[in-house]
Amino acid sequence: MTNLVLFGPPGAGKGTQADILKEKYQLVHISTGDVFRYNIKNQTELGLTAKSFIDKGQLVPDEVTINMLNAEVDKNPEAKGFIFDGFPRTENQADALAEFLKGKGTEVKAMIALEVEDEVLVKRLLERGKTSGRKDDADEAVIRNRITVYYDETAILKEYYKKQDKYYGVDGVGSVEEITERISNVIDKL
Ligand SMILES: Nc1ncnc2c1ncn2[C@@H]1O[C@H](COP(=O)(O)OP(=O)(O)O)[C@@H](O)[C@H]1O
Repeated sequence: MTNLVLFGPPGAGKGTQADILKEKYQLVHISTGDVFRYNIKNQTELGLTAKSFIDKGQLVPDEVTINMLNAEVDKNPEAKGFIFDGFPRTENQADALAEFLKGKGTEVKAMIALEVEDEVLVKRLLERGKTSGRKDDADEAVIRNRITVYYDETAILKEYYKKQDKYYGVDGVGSVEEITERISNVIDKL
């Protein structure tokens, strides 16, 4: 199985690239942010819990997120592999993912990290907020909080996967096509 973690700060372009890559490599794309938003829209219990954190730019608690991710993977027993987008975001989540995949006789093959500087991220997210309807994109303070949370809790995962020789950094500034090509160069050599 080819299981990829698509990584990067909020606004790095993970969702855009994952949409292209899932077709190109026939992988199942799981975006934890999208699953949360779907649940918020449908007012499920999970959605109600998640909303209170997401609106403030905080992470949803690990236990909730991990259970949800596992359930999404289990919905796709025929998958040739997964693109995890927005997961893992904490070391706890990374450990849980490793454990869960191990139980299925597979593992994370690579973490591909999109690198984009903070001020570009803020601009992109504010721009996206004008049309996405995402409350967490509309407010600069919430955006900056998400970026802070990324550095405090999520960025350490680079080291986590580097130690396992699974880390690949990719320049996330350029046209969508250019970035797809950079990522594809990594995937094609795995
Ligand atoms: N793995 C996760 N763990 C905890 N919270 C998460 C996770 N994935 C998404 N969320 C919550 O959903 C929000 C939106 O996720 P996402 O669309 O991936 O954000 P972004 O565009 O900021 O990368 C996050 O700010 C966070 O509150």
